[in-house]
Amino acid sequence: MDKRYAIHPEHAKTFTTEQLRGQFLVQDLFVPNEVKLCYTLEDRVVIGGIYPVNEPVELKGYNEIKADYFLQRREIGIFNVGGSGSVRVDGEVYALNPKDCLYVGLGSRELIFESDASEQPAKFYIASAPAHKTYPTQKQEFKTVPAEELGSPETANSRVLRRYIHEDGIQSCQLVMGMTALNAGSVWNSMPTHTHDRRMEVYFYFELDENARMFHMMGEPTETRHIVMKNEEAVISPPWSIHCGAATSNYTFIWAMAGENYTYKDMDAVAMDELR
Ligand SMILES: O=C[C@H](O)[C@@H](O)CC(=O)C(=O)O
Ligand SMILES: [Zn+2]
Repeated sequence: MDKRYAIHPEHAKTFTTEQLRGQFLVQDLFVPNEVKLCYTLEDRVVIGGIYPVNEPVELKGYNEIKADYFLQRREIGIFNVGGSGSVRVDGEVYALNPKDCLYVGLGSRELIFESDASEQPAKFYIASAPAHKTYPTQKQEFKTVPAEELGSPETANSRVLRRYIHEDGIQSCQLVMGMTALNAGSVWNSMPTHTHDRRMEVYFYFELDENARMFHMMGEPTETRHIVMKNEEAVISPPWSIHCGAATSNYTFIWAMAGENYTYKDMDAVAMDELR
């Protein structure tokens, strides 16, 4: 399990490109038949990739979180970003088609990930946060999740936002998760930008052409920096940081938040004039 510290904004200002990448960028999430995890001390969120190509893969407890099983003190949101597959939770099998999401609450012991076919393996992107009570395990299919149209082609940010785990959807202790898809020709996400000092956030970019690059923006509004990212990489946004980006073609991303509150719309908009 990779580990990242929480970073002070005064420290982040001084980082070189390599230091920024080392602290905030998460690469190589999908290794065949393995679990790859990154534990950030920003709100103690764990993100990761689970890629069962030709055998089932189990998510277990880890010494880093001193847990006998992964969900001993946590909850988890699981998105399938590959071919069809399933997750077995304490003997119950949940089929996950592409872009379906499964939430599993505190206390479930067994989490086994499997692909339906090794020629088109499932890819599971996960985000997990500490939890204080058990909310029921719940699946949200892509085809029935409400879709919200945002932006416009004129401003190159025409996109469709879908909330899966949130106040009016799948219930959780503190995890809020969803997916935003950029329409063809649009490249900007989350612009005008925002911060939310109450919650950290992680963006996981996928469906980005292998030769395309994402220029992800971060930093305090008056001290912006960028990180150049490839397909299927994630980036940690501390609560004080903006998080938005433009890529050289369209893409989809999964956003995950955890922290003080649970209100999706609690965002502090950043005026264009403030940005430096
Ligand atoms: O706090 C909310 C998150 O940053 C995202 O939901 C924003 C987003 O998906 C978008 O504007 O495209
Ligand atoms: Zn945000």
